Amino acid sequence: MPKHAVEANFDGLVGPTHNYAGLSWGNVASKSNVNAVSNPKEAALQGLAKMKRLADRGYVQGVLPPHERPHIPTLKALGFTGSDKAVLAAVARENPSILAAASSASAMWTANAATVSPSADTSDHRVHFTPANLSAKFHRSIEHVVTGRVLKSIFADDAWFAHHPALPSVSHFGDEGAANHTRLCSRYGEPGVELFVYGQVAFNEQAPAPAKYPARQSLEASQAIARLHGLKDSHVVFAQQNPAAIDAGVFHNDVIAVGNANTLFYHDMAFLEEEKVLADIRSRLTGTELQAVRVSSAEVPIEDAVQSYLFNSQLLNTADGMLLAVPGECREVSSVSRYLDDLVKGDGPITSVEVFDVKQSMRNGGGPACLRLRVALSDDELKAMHHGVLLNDALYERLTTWVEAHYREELSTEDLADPMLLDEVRKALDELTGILGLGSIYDFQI
Ligand SMILES: N=C(N)NCCC[C@H](NC(=O)CCC(=O)O)C(=O)O
Repeated sequence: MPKHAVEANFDGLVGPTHNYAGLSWGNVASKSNVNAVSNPKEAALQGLAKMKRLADRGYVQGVLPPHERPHIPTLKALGFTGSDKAVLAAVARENPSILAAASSASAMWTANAATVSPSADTSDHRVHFTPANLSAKFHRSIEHVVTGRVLKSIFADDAWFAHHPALPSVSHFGDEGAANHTRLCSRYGEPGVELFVYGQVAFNEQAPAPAKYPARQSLEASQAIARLHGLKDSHVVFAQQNPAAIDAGVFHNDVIAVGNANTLFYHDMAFLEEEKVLADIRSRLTGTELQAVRVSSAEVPIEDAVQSYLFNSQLLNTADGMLLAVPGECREVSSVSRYLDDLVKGDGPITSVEVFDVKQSMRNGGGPACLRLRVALSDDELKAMHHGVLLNDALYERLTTWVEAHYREELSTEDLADPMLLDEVRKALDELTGILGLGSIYDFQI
């Protein structure tokens, strides 16, 4: 008997060091906003407002905490010595780029936190988690340790939940987590089809690959995760991302496609072999028909898709069709805005569109879908997880008050060397683990 299940969304709470350091070659927004002054307080409040709106509509909404940044243990591992203050002064003097990398609030994009396979798909009928090694970018490669701790602390009961360490941190097994993974199914509690999208075949130098920008996810990484999670071949599809899309700035598949339940919303340039991908999904999907909502390059050129982040939207079930939760930028790009108006007039599965303002995150290439990690949970699993991270009115109030108290309204890359910032961050995060009831998860607490 399939179990009743819901999709819970865990959004990353934006950290106090949110800034624009231009760290992500291949991510157009990150590069074009390099050295802009950020507003961490506004960023965190925008994220919380998105979570609150969705929680108010009845979706199960969770929060994942920011990581400790600047991360002094990373700097010490690179040979900077002495007190925390001395370490900051030395790295700021010798190599400010390393300081920026060790200070990024990039853990906010929790679509990259992990790959999650719901219990309906796995061989041992537990929910499986593998934190992403994010090995393509140094600033992100340091996330998986704390991400793993956080996930273990929230999903602690091993009768229901299984945790794997991140894959070997090298480009052959480059893994970007759920940003390159979509699950299609009839209902969340039924076995589904897990679609893994990769950018390169690491062990085959002759295979198609992007020419300009890096492919962050390898086929070998996706296959390893499918094995670790105990997914049957009959429930897995591996698809190569179109290298031309990566070269146009689509650094993750969730910048060009999003799936939910039986619906795949995607751009015609998303996949290298579009017809095969659809046929592979159709032949594995049970209990429903795939609804493929294809956006053509004639309707929305790929540059407009990248600029607006149309596909980095959340696709959510409603009582009456599906809701597409889009970033505000979609209304600023005329082809996309027109497309959205026509979309809801049609008779397809997407029946409503709502705009969310996450501009602070968007300037670093993170839209609504980047900010959330989806975890499909049966009623028993939902009961078994730690509830302190689930957003309700009281937690929303506490977190907004906490942000108001601890976050700066302006942060430039020069400010990252300020030792006061490190003290502010630690004080704030120490309080946060108390608010969320997570125990000691940060290195400075252990
Ligand atoms: N598509 C998804 N799921 N996530 C978006 C991640 C954006 C992130 N940007 C950054 O890391 C920029 C940081 C900076 O430049 O300061 C990245 O490129 O990995």
